[in-house]
Amino acid sequence: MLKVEHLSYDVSEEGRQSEILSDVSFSVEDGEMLVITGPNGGGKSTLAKLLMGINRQTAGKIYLDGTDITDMSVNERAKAGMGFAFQQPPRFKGMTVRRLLSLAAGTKLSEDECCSLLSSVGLCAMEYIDREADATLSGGEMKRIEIATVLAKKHDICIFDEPEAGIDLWSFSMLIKRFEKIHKAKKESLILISHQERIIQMADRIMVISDGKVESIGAAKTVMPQLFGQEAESCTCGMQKGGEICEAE
Ligand SMILES: Nc1ncnc2c1ncn2[C@@H]1O[C@H](COP(=O)(O)OP(=O)(O)OP(=O)(O)O)[C@@H](O)[C@H]1O
Repeated sequence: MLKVEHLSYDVSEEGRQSEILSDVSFSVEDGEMLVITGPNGGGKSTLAKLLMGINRQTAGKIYLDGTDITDMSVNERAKAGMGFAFQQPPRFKGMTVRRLLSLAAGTKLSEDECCSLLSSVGLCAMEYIDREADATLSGGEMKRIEIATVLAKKHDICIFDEPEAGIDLWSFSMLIKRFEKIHKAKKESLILISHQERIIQMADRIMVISDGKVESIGAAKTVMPQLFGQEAESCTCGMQKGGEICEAE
């Protein structure tokens, strides 16, 4: 179980202090899928980077299975069972996809194992396995390879920052199936940061982050209608949305 208590993150720009995240608290149960969504610039990726120890919080605590991991490095958190796929994956000049997958898995993977991982994210394994994971790969190709690196190892909790970004429809469907499979097995917790309705509707719970704060958190069936305005649009003329007066009533 991941527990986050009163997490805040400030940055200092030209002598001015600005608060990017403010007093964020939530937990993720074992085997749970939490989807984090909300407006652009709300603070979702910043939160993910704090969870993985890439950025350091100004205040607050993070616990993984009861252990305080707040001061642990990225490597220590990875060893403790956390996996992370960036919104914009880094490139690795001089490193083949095969080697990258083995490094991520923590053991030398066979060709079959590499192929199965690449296939699961919709990549033709033979075409990619010996390519370098560098700038010659397209954004969508690199994104899928990065997701495959997270899937290469069993984690207690995986965080995927906008896994849908730049991915074609066919690969996206495969990815959804893969997330559904992980979720069904209940052996790993998932935090998915996403704007995509198909991902949001898979969630057990949804957390909306806006303006650096938790705007709402709750069961998907409670938060989904708020997000997609189903209640407001229940009037046939649809004019109640946005607070306008409905003249049909
Ligand atoms: N180091 C930093 N210095 C200054 N501003 C920052 C810094 N890091 C993040 N921000 C700002 O904090 C806000 C939150 O950024 P973040 O990337 O977390 O948003 P997000 O919710 O992931 O957005 P999106 O949905 O567009 O991916 C943005 O306004 C961003 O410009």
